[in-house]
This record gives sequence, structure tokens and C-alpha cells, in this order.
Amino acid sequence: MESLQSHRVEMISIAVALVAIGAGTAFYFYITKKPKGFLDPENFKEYKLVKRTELSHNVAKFKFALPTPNSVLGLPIGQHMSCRGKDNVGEEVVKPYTPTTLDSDIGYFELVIKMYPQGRMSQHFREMREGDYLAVKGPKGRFKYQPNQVRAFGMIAGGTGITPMFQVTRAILENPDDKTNIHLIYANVTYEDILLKVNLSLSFLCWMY
Ligand SMILES: Cc1cc2nc3c(=O)[nH]c(=O)nc-3n(C[C@H](O)[C@H](O)[C@H](O)COP(=O)(O)OP(=O)(O)OC[C@H]3O[C@@H](n4cnc5c(N)ncnc54)[C@H](O)[C@@H]3O)c2cc1C
Repeated sequence: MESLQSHRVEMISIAVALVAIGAGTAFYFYITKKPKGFLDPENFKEYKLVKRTELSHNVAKFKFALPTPNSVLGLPIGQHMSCRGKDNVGEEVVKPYTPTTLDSDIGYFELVIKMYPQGRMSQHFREMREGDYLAVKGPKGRFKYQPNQVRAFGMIAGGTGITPMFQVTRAILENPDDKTNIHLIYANVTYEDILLKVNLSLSFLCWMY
């Protein structure tokens, strides 16, 4: 009788231990699992414009919703994506753009776009209103940034060329374990042409006009 009881206690202890191990493993995978990105390198996917903010007479910030509030875009740092639109005669146009957001921004991504008077894709963005959809495909590009992969970056950018630099710079500055130094020279035609000027800290910026 005593031996039967001790056997039961042993079985219950093993069962409790197995449940604890199972729950611990599930919790570990839950907290370490990276959410799946929604970009597709082969097919264009449509993303809804949820907010358009005019930053100057020809620059606007476009905020697009991802399919769920917990989704991430899934764009490796240093890469860009193709956006598809229509020009002023209705012809299809595809151009590359780099979001200013990272995968730490959950549920949305943002593009800062300079719209040129006669630019073909510029026309598409000029016409876009909240509620419209943008077709996007990616990731594109060969460069993939890894934290601490180099001691320092020397970046030279002009005009809208700041967006890839901004993306890499943000990733470095937001990661306390990333010790990479950044030297950025950013050139623009006029002060008004400087993209993201409120976001760029003067401490790492060398202005050139
Ligand atoms: C990796 C990468 C990332 C990028 N990221 C961004 C970004 O985040 N934001 C951004 O704003 N841009 C970005 N760009 C630039 C972007 O891809 C486009 O080149 C830009 O938006 C202009 O495209 P468009 O079709 O509007 O202009 P286009 O039609 O290519 O015209 C380009 C220029 O030519 C002029 N032009 C065109 N037609 C005529 C004409 N008939 N007569 C006189 N002038 C004319 C236009 O006014 C404009 O100045 C990026 C580029 C790359 C390569």
C-alpha cells in the first residue's frame, strides 16, 4: 500500500516537472521568436496609407499600416523596397524607397518622400490620400547591416539619399550594444531641402550647402 502511494507521488512529481519544462520551453520560444515580416520579395503587397503628414512644400511623411497591429515589415537594416504607382499618364512606375522606420516599429512603416514637379512616382505620391493603398515588394539590395560589423561608418549623402543612412544610423543609436561610430556628411541644395532635419541630431551631423 505504502509502495503504491509513493509510486503515485513519484508519477505526479514527474508529470508536474514535465508540464513545467513544457511551459518554460513554450514561454522561451514565445519571447525569443521574431515576428514574421510581411514583405514579399516576389509579389507586390498592398499597404493602406493611414496618415499623411506634409513636412514642407514638396516633402511628406506617409504612414502605412501593416496587416495586423503586431506585424513587422521585415526589412533588413540597410535594404530598401520597390514601390509601384502610376504616373500622370497612367503608366506603371516602380521606384526604390527606404523606410525611416525599423522592425522595432510594430504595426506600421513610414516613408519620407520628396515629390519632384515632373517626377513620375512623385506624381503617384502627390495624389495619394489617407485610405489609399500602395503596392510594395522587397526586400531589395545586397547590403545587410549587422551590429558592430565595422568600427566606424563614413557616410556621404545628398538629398533623399539620407533615408538609407538614417535607417542604419537609427539602428546603431537605438542599440546600446552597438559601438559603431558614425560620420555623416549630408549635402542639400537649400536648407528647406534637408529631409528629416528634425530627426537628425546636430551632434552627428555636418551640414553642407
Ligand atoms: C535605395 C534608394 C532609396 C531611396 N529612398 C528614397 C526615400 O526614402 N525617399 C525619397 O523621396 N526618395 C528615395 N529614393 C529616390 C527615389 O527612388 C526616386 O528616384 C525619386 O522619388 C524620384 O522618382 P520620380 O519617379 O518621382 O522621378 P523621375 O521621374 O525619375 O524624375 C527624376 C527627376 O527628373 C526630373 N524630370 C522628370 N521628367 C522631367 C522632364 N520631362 N523634364 C524635366 N525634368 C524632369 C524630375 O523633376 C526629377 O527631378 C531612393 C532611391 C534609392 C536608389
